[in-house]
Amino acid sequence: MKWSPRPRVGVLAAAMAQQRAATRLRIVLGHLGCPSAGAVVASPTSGPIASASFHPQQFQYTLDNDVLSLEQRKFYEENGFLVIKNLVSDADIQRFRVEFEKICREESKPVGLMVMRDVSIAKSEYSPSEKTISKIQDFQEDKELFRFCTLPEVLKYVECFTGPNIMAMHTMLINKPPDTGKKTSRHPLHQDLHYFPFRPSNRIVCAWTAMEHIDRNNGCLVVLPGTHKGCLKPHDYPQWEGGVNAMFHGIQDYDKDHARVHLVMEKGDTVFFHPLLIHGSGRNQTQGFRKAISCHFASADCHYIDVKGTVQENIEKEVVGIADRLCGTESGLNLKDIWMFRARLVKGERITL
Ligand SMILES: CCCC(=O)SCCNC(=O)CCNC(=O)[C@H](O)C(C)(C)COP(=O)(O)OP(=O)(O)OC[C@H]1O[C@@H](n2cnc3c(N)ncnc32)[C@H](O)[C@@H]1OP(=O)(O)O
Ligand SMILES: Nc1ncnc2c1ncn2[C@@H]1O[C@H](COP(=O)(O)OP(=O)(O)OP(=O)(O)O)[C@@H](O)[C@H]1O
Ligand SMILES: O=C(O)CCC(=O)C(=O)O
Ligand SMILES: [Fe+2]
Ligand SMILES: [Mg+2]
Repeated sequence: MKWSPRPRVGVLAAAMAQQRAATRLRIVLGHLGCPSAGAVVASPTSGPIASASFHPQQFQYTLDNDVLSLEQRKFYEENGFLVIKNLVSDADIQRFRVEFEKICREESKPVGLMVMRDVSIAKSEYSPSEKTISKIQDFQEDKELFRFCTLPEVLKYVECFTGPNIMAMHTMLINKPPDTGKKTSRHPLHQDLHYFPFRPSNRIVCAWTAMEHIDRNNGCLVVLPGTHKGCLKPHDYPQWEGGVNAMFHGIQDYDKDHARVHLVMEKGDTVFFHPLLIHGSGRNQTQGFRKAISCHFASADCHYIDVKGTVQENIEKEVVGIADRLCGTESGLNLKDIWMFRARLVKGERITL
């Protein structure tokens, strides 16, 4: 922000008061997951501020550093995602595969890991194998898999969104199974912020790396460019005839005419995306298990929020319900406690998260 030369004291004081009010508004709207408020230039009380004395920030979704080109930065600001080709090596991806297979064979049992089967086989007899596990999450205690979250080539980009103090908040390896015909392999359109009780959203980013060639046939990511500029929308289970996986909440009222981009990616390509970006993934129409590994990172100076009374209340209830079932009792935990347990520092200093 620039001040006009030698402002009169009264003007300066008024401008500072306006700035404080705008900051308060920004904080309030930030809690609602509404980052577009970051560009507030109009005073909430007394009309617009003269543009000569108050310049809106040009960028709000990315931070100043030398990693992103101006073009890449503008692309993320505008679209809410950025694909970096060939970022993670084949050798690293092979190690993640090997460890995933060990977990599937139950030769490795990392503490805290959640194992998910597709809902179409959830109630059937099975022996754990690469063909029955559709997703693992919370692998923060698995040394091999957690290496993904510490790779310098990944963190270099993450820092453009989070700044230097970086927490790994949420980890997943998705093994999208061949669709059984019930279309349950789809992931409905959603915003990841729905699951997160921390803010501000602009300091959160997902890194999602393709572990093989991924296109529309095996269920690539689908994104609605620019939707990161909107607010957090209410999420619930879609009404799908064939059933929906536990916790696969979707947005009910997204704009059906909004442009969709199918992200075709090669092994090692990584997409960084904003937690308000509406995205999902389609059916896997091949016989292979489509693999991707991901981590949601946040700035260590993000803060937790209480989601009671907000659109996120339903997910808190469900997640706490699962925690209670796992503990075999009423755990007394809330969404914030659950996230604090799994959060891990990967760079810099642990602050508020
Ligand atoms: C950026 C964030 C984005 C996200 O977080 S997206 C959502 C990600 N979250 C997840 O993937 C985690 C969801 N999965 C889980 O929590 C667990 O896998 C889940 C569903 C609780 C099951 O865990 P377990 O307790 O190990 O499994 P279980 O075999 O004992 O089953 C318990 C009851 O759950 C049912 N179940 C299992 N997998 C399911 C599924 N995929 N969809 C719907 N229901 C499912 C299962 O049938 C059983 O039901 P019942 O109690 O017998 O009636
Ligand atoms: N009825 C629906 N309600 C909510 N989300 C849906 C619905 N149908 C599809 N989706 C989701 O919309 C996204 C895009 O679907 P789209 O049909 O464009 O692609 P796809 O399913 O990957 O490709 P294809 O149609 O070629 O199989 C996916 O995330 C999918 O899960
Ligand atoms: O299908 C995928 O890999 C994307 C899953 C996803 O968006 C999520 O779990 O939040
Ligand atoms: Fe997601
Ligand atoms: Mg489709």
